[in-house]
Amino acid sequence: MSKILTALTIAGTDPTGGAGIQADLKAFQEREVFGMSVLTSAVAQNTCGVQAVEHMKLSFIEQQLDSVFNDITPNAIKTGMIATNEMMELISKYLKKHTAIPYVMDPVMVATSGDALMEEESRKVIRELLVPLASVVTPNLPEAEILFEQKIASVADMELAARYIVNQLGAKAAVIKGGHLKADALDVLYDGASIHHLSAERYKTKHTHGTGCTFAAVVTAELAKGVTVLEAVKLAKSFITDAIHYSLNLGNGNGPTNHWGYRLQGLPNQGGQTQ
Ligand SMILES: Nc1ncnc2c1ncn2[C@@H]1O[C@H](COP(=O)(O)OP(=O)(O)O)[C@@H](O)[C@H]1O
Ligand SMILES: Cc1ncc(COP(=O)(O)OP(=O)(O)O)c(N)n1
Repeated sequence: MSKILTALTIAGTDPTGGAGIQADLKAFQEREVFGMSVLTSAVAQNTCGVQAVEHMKLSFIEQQLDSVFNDITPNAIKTGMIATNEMMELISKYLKKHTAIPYVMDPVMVATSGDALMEEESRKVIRELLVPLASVVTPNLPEAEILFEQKIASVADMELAARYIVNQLGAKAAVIKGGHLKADALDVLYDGASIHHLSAERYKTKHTHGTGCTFAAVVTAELAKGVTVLEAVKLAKSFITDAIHYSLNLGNGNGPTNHWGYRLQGLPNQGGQTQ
């Protein structure tokens, strides 16, 4: 009998299901890895933006971590929304006890809607506490500029930022996501040995809510299977490209990506998706 693989996401919620823990669990499931979740913040949000945020008590986050690790050791871990310095300190202590487990750090700072998901003062702390523990860090362009502390205006700058996150900040790998570029959707990976460009057609759609979470969750699921970071990122790129191609025209704002999009590949859109 084959081994049951598991992945843990430590993140905030999206009650409309497009981003955060809900997106992560859907992505894990699609990649046939059993998903587990520890809640950091409950976020009242939808396709239009964030309405309110309630942080979990630190002691309760710790209890949830204990509940998971005392029973099922995950094959890979992902972090998403970690809003405060105190949460970062707690989670970093926990991760340090489990350094053999691949760890994907999605440095969620601001939602596409413009709403802040991390306290501004914590941007420095995440660099110091969580980035050095990561098997791979997955910033979008604005997040990469904050980690790199410089503007990123070209593909060459994306390469420099990826190298900086590895060589100066201590992550094992970094992929700078180019969803916010104007041209093709080009992501730049530095895996500690080489730079890799992963490019895909840019789909003209506003329904990209949850792309970053889904991409990083697929990387996590693949790392749980024991593949290399390069293989995991390539798979995630293909998965997210289909998820955006078949994105869902749901809600009144930016609809979610389609977690079963890769299963529709080669089929016509199923009604009202990509705009
Ligand atoms: N319109 C698009 N068409 C194709 N791929 C896209 C599009 N927007 C984002 N992507 C891809 O989706 C992934 C997430 O990127 P990005 O949008 O930058 O992250 P975030 O959601 O964290 O801001 C990346 O692989 C990026 O290249
Ligand atoms: C709880 C929570 N975590 C992360 C995000 C950000 O999601 P992301 O996939 O980066 O993309 P957008 O939703 O911002 O387009 C979130 N919104 N909520």
